[in-house]
Amino acid sequence: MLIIFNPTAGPTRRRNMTRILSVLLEQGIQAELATTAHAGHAEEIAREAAREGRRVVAAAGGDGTIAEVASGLAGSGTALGILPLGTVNVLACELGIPRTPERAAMVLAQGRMAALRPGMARFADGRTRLFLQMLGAGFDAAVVAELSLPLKRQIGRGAYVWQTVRQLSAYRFPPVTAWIDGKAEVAASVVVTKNRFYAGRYELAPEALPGEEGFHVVLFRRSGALATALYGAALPLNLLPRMAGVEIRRAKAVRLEGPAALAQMDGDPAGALPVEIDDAPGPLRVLLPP
Ligand SMILES: Nc1ncnc2c1ncn2[C@@H]1O[C@H](COP(=O)(O)OP(=O)(O)OP(=O)(O)O)[C@@H](O)[C@H]1O
Repeated sequence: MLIIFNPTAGPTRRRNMTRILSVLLEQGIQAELATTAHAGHAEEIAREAAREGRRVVAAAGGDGTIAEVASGLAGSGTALGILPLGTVNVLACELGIPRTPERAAMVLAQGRMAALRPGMARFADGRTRLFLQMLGAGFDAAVVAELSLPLKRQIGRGAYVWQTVRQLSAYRFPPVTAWIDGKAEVAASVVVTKNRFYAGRYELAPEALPGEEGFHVVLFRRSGALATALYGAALPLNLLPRMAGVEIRRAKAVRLEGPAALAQMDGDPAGALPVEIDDAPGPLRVLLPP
């Protein structure tokens, strides 16, 4: 087993990594550790490990690092292990992976194999990237794009709340057009998701199931600061899917367009629209709790 570790969040994350390695040793697993040196490195290391035929490559970090490792493993038989050491860890919430380091390590030691179906995004400049959770276009992408990393390191998920409040007055709400299996819908923001949850254990698409093909497309029809603030307030109350102006569609393929809109994937900035979204060609094996 190889573990790809993003060490940038500081000493607590390193301590958690040490705890994970000692649990694995107790379980008789001698894992090799590879530390990332820059953004994109996790994907490169994972791709090489898959080429070497590793059985399991685990990602230790936040959702962004996990998405990079998944991209590197795409199309191979190597399974993804998930060690959630990030700020929010939405994928771990979604898949029921414990967030205490020791218990997450036990999933690597004793978990069962399952298959996820990642989404694949194709951008106009030719870039192709996988996502395990969602691609957001519009307001949430603007929040992620402007998020201060030092502030996130200092106050954790509060940094997202702070940046959301700032964007409420700064964001201009350019319309986003979503072509959902060929039919156009216009909204202020759109989230194309595999996930039931969003930003934590908060419901966004209540009927989404891990491993399913296709997407749930969440359309936020209302634009402007007031409507967006209400959507934000409804999220932690698990009321967002039932809010006026929120509509959810099923889709096999989606194209998002919008002259001034950005995209985020699995919580990290992903670039500008337009983007074409499909299922990745094959499933991704993943270790889940027994
Ligand atoms: N050594 C590194 N130096 C700089 N950036 C890195 C490094 N390793 C990974 N990254 C980048 O940092 C991004 C964010 O990292 P990651 O998702 O692990 O955690 P986070 O920002 O701490 O947590 P969260 O995503 O939960 O808020 C990743 O998408 C990755 O591209």
